[in-house]
Amino acid sequence: MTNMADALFEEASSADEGHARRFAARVRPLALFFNAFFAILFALLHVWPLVLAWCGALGFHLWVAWQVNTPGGDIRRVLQWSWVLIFIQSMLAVLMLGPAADFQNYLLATLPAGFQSLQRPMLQKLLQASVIVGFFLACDIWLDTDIGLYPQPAWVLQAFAHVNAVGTCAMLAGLAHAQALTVQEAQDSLSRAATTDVLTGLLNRRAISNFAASEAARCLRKGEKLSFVICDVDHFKRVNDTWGHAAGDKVLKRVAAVLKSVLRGYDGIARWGGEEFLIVLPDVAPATAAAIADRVRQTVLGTRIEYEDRLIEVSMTFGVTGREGDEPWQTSVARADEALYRGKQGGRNRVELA
Ligand SMILES: Nc1nc2c(ncn2[C@@H]2O[C@H](COP(=O)(O)OP(=O)(O)OP(=O)(O)O)[C@@H](O)[C@H]2O)c(=O)[nH]1
Repeated sequence: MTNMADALFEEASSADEGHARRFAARVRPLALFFNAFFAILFALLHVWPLVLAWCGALGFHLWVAWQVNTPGGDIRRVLQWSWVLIFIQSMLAVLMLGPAADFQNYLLATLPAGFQSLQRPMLQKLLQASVIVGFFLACDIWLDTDIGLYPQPAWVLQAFAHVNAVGTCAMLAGLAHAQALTVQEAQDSLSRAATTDVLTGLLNRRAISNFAASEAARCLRKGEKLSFVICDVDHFKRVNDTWGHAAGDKVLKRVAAVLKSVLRGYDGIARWGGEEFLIVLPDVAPATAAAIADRVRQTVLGTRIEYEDRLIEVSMTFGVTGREGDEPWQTSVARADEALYRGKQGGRNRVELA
């Protein structure tokens, strides 16, 4: 039980890590562009501490871009440092140019990111928000009096204020968009995980049940045939016992690959359980389904599966049936299962049509 919980946690955190990586990769162009843009502007104005800080930030973002493509490393921690950097940069710019240039706006733009993590304690979030809002309000109060260590003409400060208004909006919009894409990806991968068999990549039992139910309704409406094939690897226990469980897993993956290659894209193919597969063939008559099953049988029989320095050969037995009238699809599957059983009894490596 503990192992399972550990495995689930590991899977969840590696998924989080993947999302964090994609998120970091998405916002990187924006970060590189803004930092390079401001570094040039500050150099033109001879505000050298800011040139240094922005060049340092550029280096940091280039390093992050490299980290994103490097396996390992805690990208989530790197992302946290990105926010700290924006925080420091904003404060430094206010100190050098004064609050009239509106660099404090970027502090407010970090607020959504600060509150995003569900792991961070609320107290920490509120503390961070208080510092940001406090600093922002202080800037607003001293707007007219504080001119910064590198005083600039009014038109330069005005221009900065305009650029920063656009920059803050772009930053918020870019982050919201990157976040929306990341959430969408998370949803997609969750729904894939809920419908896919982890080992073979085929549909799982729940997904094929939904597919069978909707195809049963559709075929009935359209007056089309619907066939079911249940197939099972022969003497699979022997494969496990002789070569080990990992070899058995490899055999299942190769069988799944054969099923995918022989069948059509709109057929439903699932791992029904253990070494058993269920195939749902819309718009296919039982006799044709039996011929298709036999093609799969021959392909599996002709497949040599390499495992370490050995070649494993397996055969499969198939039970085939067509849906009769408007019977529930489960009844058809049960009939295909009985046909499979007869095929096993009859000597295996065959197709039995019910
Ligand atoms: N490697 C591996 N083995 C599995 C998996 N799921 C089920 N099995 C094994 O599949 C074997 C099924 O054995 P049996 O039901 O006796 O069937 P069989 O040996 O294939 O014999 P017949 O079906 O009668 O030809 C068992 O040993 C299970 O442990 C899996 O995901 N991976």
